Amino acid sequence: MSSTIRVAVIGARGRMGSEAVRAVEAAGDMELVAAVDTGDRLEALAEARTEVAVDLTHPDAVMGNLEYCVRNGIHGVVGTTGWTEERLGTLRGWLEQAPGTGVLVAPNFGIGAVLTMHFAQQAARFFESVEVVELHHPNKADAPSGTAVRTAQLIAQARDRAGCAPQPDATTTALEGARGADVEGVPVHAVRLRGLVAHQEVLFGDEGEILTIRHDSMNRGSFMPGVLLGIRRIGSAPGLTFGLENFMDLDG
Ligand SMILES: NC(=O)C1=CN([C@@H]2O[C@H](COP(=O)(O)OP(=O)(O)OC[C@H]3O[C@@H](n4cnc5c(N)ncnc54)[C@H](O)[C@@H]3O)[C@@H](O)[C@H]2O)C=CC1
Ligand SMILES: O=C(O)C1=N[C@H](C(=O)O)C[C@H](O)C1
Repeated sequence: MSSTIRVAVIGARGRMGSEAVRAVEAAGDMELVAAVDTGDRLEALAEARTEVAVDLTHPDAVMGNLEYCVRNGIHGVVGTTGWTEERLGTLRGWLEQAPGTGVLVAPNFGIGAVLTMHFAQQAARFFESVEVVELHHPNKADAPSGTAVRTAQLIAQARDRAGCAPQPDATTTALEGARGADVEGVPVHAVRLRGLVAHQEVLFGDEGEILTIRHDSMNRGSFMPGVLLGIRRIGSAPGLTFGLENFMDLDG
């Protein structure tokens, strides 16, 4: 890499993309060399000799953008949601053909959100019941949030490792959806409300006690330290990195 990192933002006119443009422009060790959105040519990235592309677009768009980046040896820092095992497998396949190129897929760039997932994993085996509630602005592209799905998966894996029994739930649901979505046995509920940005509660319960882990992103500036960390680190992390925690020393 050169002394300043040459960065492009894809989805540059969106809520997150416009914030990322400002953050990159303000970072002394980065240079914004391309800012593209719907209707712009992706070729602008290679023409501008982009080293790292930040994708903050839409689940329908992200795979095409990443295929272009990886095939052109451009590292990716991805906040866009919509990740499935199948998509991750496809991305790994592209990366195998591009040795030295790295992509970070971060379900959440918020440091507090990453810590929420970490703490939730630690708590998971100590409580009989657990539910995840995510709360977002009503313009959000998808539900449940990528963060909530990841949180529930990590909790389920931790409980599985500890040999926990499935959580009891004797409820009969009169209306479909009343108990939320089932992510590997963990109920996940999505609230969409004007005035909200991005919030999540993980509720653990057992006889006589409740533990609630709550994180609030009050504005999109909250995600930018994580975006910049990803840009700084991805050039020395070839292959697929899933989760910003891989670039943080959580036990330090
Ligand atoms: N990982 C994280 O920490 C965060 C992730 N997100 C995710 O980032 C994504 C974007 O969120 P917002 O900024 O709120 O959405 P938004 O709708 O405000 O912005 C998306 C932008 O991408 C553009 N776009 C769509 N398709 C494109 C394409 N093919 N090429 C170039 N640009 C394209 C749109 O025109 C729009 O300007 C969502 O998937 C959201 O869930 C949002 C906040 C934090
Ligand atoms: O669309 C959003 O706003 C957010 N999307 C991400 C997600 O789905 O987890 C991250 C954060 O929750 C904000």
